[in-house]
Amino acid sequence: MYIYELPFEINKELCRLLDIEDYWKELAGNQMKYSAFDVTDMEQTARRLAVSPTNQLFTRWGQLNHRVEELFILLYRMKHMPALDCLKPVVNTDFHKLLSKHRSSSSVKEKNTAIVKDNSYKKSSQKSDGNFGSIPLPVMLIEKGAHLPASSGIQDNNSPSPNYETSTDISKSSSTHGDKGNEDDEIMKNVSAIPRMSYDELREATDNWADRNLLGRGGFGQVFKGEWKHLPVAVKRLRDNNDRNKELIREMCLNQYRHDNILPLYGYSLGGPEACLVYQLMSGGSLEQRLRVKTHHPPLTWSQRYNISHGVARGLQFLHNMAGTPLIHGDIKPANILLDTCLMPKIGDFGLARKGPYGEDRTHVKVSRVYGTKPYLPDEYLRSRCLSPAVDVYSYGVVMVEMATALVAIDRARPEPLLSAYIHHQNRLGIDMASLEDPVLRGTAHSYPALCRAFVSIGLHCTKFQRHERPTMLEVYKKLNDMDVPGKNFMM
Ligand SMILES: Nc1ncnc2c1ncn2[C@@H]1O[C@H](COP(=O)(O)OP(=O)(O)OP(=O)(O)O)[C@@H](O)[C@H]1O
Repeated sequence: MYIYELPFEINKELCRLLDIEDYWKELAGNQMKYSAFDVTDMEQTARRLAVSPTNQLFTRWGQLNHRVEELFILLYRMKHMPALDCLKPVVNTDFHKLLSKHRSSSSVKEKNTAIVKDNSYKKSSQKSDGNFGSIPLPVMLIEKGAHLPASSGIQDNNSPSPNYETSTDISKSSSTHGDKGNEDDEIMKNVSAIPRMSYDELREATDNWADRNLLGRGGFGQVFKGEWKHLPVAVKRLRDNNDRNKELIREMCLNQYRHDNILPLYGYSLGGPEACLVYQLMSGGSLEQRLRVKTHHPPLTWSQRYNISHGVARGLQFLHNMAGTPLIHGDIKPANILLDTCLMPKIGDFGLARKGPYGEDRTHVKVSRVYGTKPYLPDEYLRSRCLSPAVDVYSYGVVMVEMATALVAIDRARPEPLLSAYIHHQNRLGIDMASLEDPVLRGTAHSYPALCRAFVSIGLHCTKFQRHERPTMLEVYKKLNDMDVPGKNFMM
């Protein structure tokens, strides 16, 4: 469950508990790592709107798609028993172990320090009816040295040193911490079903990160070909092992959905010198490579282009229309469309995926930061931080034009550097879009002017300036389905 899905009564009670004595500030600053500036900003906004500052915090943090289990872990670190009790009904039962463990350890402290027990705290706070001054402190910050699941993606401030995770280290850590390591791993298993792999295994799988196995480089690190337990894999080795990467991996594990057109994440590795993500190996490379790089492969035919556009639309409409809230990929571009040996496309790189608007009356969410690749992003997202499935639709539109023309998404030598602006400009001039067909096909026996026009027409529709004028991915998918293209059933 996401933070923004918290039932009203639980949210209200949590706000009440954490507003007391400004515990929300400790949660925001020490645990969630918001800056003092952000905390003051939230406090002032809450005051201006006459709402709970905790609620402000949850709204902001919730926009980053955090889950109740994460909040539970942070409150566990704060030892805020009443808040943990309040959240208990909505977290997986495996997390309850943390609560009972903490309750037993804190009860010893409670005797020594004469701090009231959580139940009496609860009762007295209920009685106080808004008069927080008389409420005894909850049991907090009394037990140092509690460790979090190393793989929870949340930094454990109490950890004495980096926890290197290799096959041998795992056994070491379980002997040092007894059952705790296993228990923590169990907890992570319930957050995500994606298996954790050891760094040493992955080093071996890629033959010690051999250059000949290098598949490509991206903003986050390098991707290597490898064989893991006789399975061909692509290992993305992230540049370092910082908290941002841990967070990224956690997000990716949680955002992993199974679909023919979504690149499967086989596993992850945390705790080694670099964090790694392990994917299915896509031996057809990326659409980017197939459109631009001179490889031994022949140019993509129109029916292959059609099948790729169809598969990507299918994957995206799935993400946008899953039960509950849509998942917005946020970085659709040819480099993130991977092709298997039959050129079946799979959407990869969910590092920037975020949950979209929820509830019938919501059309978008306002995000605090914009991520992604600029030439593929619409104005409302870049300028107003307005995130909706229409962001992916726009990016998809740019990709459609790229597939038809092989023009790049941004080219400063063009009168309109952005491809989306350029193609709309050409359209206004009344240019026949078939004249922009990919030069490797244009004028050859493989040329298909009508399909080129159809691709650009979808591209124009998807990249409309006003997001409500763009089609949904489902509409695009249906439109593609209805097209009569030779060879279209090849991969459907
Ligand atoms: N599963 C895979 N199978 C085969 N090749 C892959 C796979 N994943 C990535 N690659 C190759 O590695 C390259 C780099 O991928 P990566 O996801 O790191 O970066 P990117 O998407 O190009 O850029 P960025 O992540 O900065 O947006 C890709 O362009 C592709 O050629």
